[in-house]
Amino acid sequence: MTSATLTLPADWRDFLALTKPRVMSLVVFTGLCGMLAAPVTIDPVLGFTAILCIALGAGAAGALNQWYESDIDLVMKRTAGRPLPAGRMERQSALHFGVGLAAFSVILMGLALNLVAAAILTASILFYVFIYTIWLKRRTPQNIVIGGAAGAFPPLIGWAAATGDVATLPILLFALIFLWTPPHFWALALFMKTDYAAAGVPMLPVVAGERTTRVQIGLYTLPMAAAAIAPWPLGLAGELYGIVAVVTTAVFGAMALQVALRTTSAGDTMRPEKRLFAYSILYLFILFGALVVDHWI
Ligand code: HEM
Ligand SMILES: CC(C)=CCC/C(C)=C/CC/C(C)=C/COP(=O)(O)OP(=O)(O)O
Repeated sequence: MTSATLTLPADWRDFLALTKPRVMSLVVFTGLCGMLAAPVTIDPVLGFTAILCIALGAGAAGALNQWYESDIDLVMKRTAGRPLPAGRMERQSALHFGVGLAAFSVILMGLALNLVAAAILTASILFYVFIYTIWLKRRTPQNIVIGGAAGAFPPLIGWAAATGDVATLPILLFALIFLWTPPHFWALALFMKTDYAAAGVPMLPVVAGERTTRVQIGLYTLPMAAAAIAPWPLGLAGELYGIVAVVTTAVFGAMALQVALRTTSAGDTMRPEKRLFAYSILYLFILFGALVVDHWI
C-alpha cells in the first residue's frame, strides 16, 4: 500500500482498532483475575498500573500483528475493513505505534511493578508477534496450538505483578488458556474456512479438513477440562470455584462433543460451531470471575 492510494488519514479510532480491543478485553480480564487471585493484596494504584501495562502490551502485540499481516487481512472478509487493508493508515504508523506501545508497557511494568512481570509481558508480546504471527501462522496448522501460548501468559503476568513470582495456580491457569485456545479458535475456523483458504493461511480445517478439526476440538477439550477443574482438588481454589468449573466445563464438553460428532456442515448453518465459539469466550470470563470471587469470600 503506497501513500498515494491512502484515502483517509488515520484517526484515534483506527489506532484503537489496531489494538483489537474486543479480543484484548478477555486477555486483560484473565490478567486481572490472575492478579486478584494471588495471595497478596496489591496496592490499588500499582494494581491499576499493572493492568494498564497488560492492556497496552496486548494492544501493541495486536498492532504489530496487523502491521505484519495487512496483506492477508485484505483478502479476508472479516478483516478487510481494518485500518491498514482499508487504506486508512500507513504501515509505518502501525509499526511505530506498536513498537512504541510495547516498549512503554514493558518499561513501565519493570519500573512500577517488577522484573518478573515485565519479563513475562515481554515474552508474550514477542511470542505473539514473532513466533505466532511472523513464523508459524503462514507455515503450519499447528500455528495456534504453539502460538496460543502468547495469549495464555496474562494470568502469570498478573500474578507476578502482585507477588514478584510464579506459582502452581497461575501455571495451571496458563495451561487452561493454552488448552482452551484450539477449541476456541478451531470452532471459528470451521465456519471461517473459506476466508482462510482464500488468504492461503494453513489453518487446520483448510489443510487437514473438517473431520480432523472436529476430532481435534474434542480431544483438546479433555485436558482443558482437567486444567480447569484441577485447582479445586489440588486445594488451590475452593468449593465455589470447583462447582462453577465443573458445571461450565460440562457445558463446554457437551458443546464440543456436538461439534466433534458432526460429520458435515456443507451449506448449513454451522450452528454448533458458532455456539461453541461464542460459549468459549463466556466460559473463560465466568471461570476466571469465579476464581476471584471464590478467593475473596
Ligand atoms: C492463537 C490464539 C488465538 C487465535 C488464533 C484467536 C482467534 C480469534 C479470532 C480470529 C477471533 C475473531 C475476531 C474477530 O471477529 O475479529 C477471535 C475472537 C475472540 N477471541 Fe480469540 N484467538 C486466540 C486466542 C485468544 C485468547 C488467548 C483470548 C483471551 C484469553 C481470546 C479472546 C477472544 C475474544 C474475547 C474474542 C471475541 C472478540 C469479539 O467479540 O469480536 N482469543 N479469536
Ligand atoms: C502481551 C499480551 C498479553 C499479548 C497477548 C497475545 C494475544 C493478543 C493473544 C490473543 C491471540 C489472538 C488475538 C489471536 C488472534 O489471532 P489472529 O492474529 O490470527 O487473528 P486475526 O485474523 O483476527 O488477525
